[in-house]
Amino acid sequence: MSDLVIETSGLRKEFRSLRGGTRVAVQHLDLAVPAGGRVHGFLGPNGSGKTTTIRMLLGLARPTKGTMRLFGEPVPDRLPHVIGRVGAVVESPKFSPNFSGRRNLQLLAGAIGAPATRVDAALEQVKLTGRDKDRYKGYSLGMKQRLAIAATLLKEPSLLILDEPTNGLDPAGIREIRETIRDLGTSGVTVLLSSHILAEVQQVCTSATIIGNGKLLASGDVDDLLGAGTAYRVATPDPAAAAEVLTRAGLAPTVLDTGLQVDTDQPSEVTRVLGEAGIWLSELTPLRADLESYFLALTEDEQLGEQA
Ligand SMILES: Nc1ncnc2c1ncn2[C@@H]1O[C@H](COP(=O)(O)OP(=O)(O)OP(=O)(O)O)[C@@H](O)[C@H]1O
Repeated sequence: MSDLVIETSGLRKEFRSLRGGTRVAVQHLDLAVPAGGRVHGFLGPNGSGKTTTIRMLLGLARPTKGTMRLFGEPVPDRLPHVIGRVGAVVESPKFSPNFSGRRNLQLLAGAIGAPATRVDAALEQVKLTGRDKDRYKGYSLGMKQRLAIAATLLKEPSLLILDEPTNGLDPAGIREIRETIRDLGTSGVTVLLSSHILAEVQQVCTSATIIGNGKLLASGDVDDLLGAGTAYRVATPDPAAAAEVLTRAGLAPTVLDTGLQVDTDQPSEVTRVLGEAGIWLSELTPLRADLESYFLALTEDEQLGEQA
C-alpha cells in the first residue's frame, strides 16, 4: 500500500492550439504528495499547468501520457473507488442564493447520503457557525469560499484538493481561508493547495511541489526548499564599530538600511566576536531566502513549450 495520496509519473497534457500546433500544458510531471495530514503546496505562476494537473487527477481531463495514482489506485481507471475519499474545490460550486449556508449544505448532504450531523461539523471546521443561517447571497466572497470547502468536507475526505482558493478575496477573506486550510492540515486531512502566491505556500504549507511551464522544478519540505538560514541581520547601537570588529574577525558584513548582514551559518560566532569587543547586540535575525527569488531563479529562461 502506497503512503502517497497523490502520485503522478511522466504526466503530460497537450492541447491543440488554434494555429494547429500543440500546446504542452504539463510535461513529464512526477508529483508525489505524502499521506499523513499536511498541507502540500502546488506552486507555480498562472498558466504553469496546476489546474490542468488537478483536472486530470479528478478525471475531468485525459492525460496525453503518463500515469496517476490516488491513494495508490491507478486513476482514472479506479477513480470511482477512491473519489469518495477526495474533496475538491476546483470551480465555485452552485449554491442556491436564497437559501442559507446551512440549508445549502443540508441539501447537499441529503444528495450525497452524508449524515445530517456532518453539516454541523463542516460548518464548524470552516468557522461559519454563527453565520450559517444567513442567506448565501449575503455572504462575502471569503464566506462563499469557506462554504465551498465545507461542502467538500461533508463526505469526510482524507484528501482535499483546493485550486487557488484565495483568488479574488480581500485580505480578511484570504486570512480566514488560510487559517481554515492550516487547521484542516493539522486535523489529519491531507490538503493539496494550488497557488501562485509564494508567501501563501510559505505561510500555510509544510511541503510543496514547484512547477513552471508544466515542468517540475523542485519538491520537498518548504523549510528545505528555502534552505536553512545562512545569513543574519545584526542590529547594534553602533553599526560602524560593529562592522569594523566583524570585518577584523573575518565576518565582513554588508550594510543594510536596518543593520548589518553577516553571511555565516555560525550566529554564535557573531555574538561572541561582538561581545568580546564590548558591543552588545540589540537584534540577531536569521534572513531566510525568500521563495520569490528562489522561484525566479528556478524558472529563469524557461519558455512554455509550443510545438508546431
Ligand atoms: N482547454 C484548454 N485548451 C487549450 N489550452 C489550455 C486549456 N486549458 C489550459 N490550457 C493551457 O495550458 C496551460 C496551463 O494552464 P493551467 O490552467 O493548467 O495553468 P494554471 O497553473 O492552473 O494557471 P492559472 O493559475 O492561471 O489557472 C496554459 O498555457 C493554458 O492556456
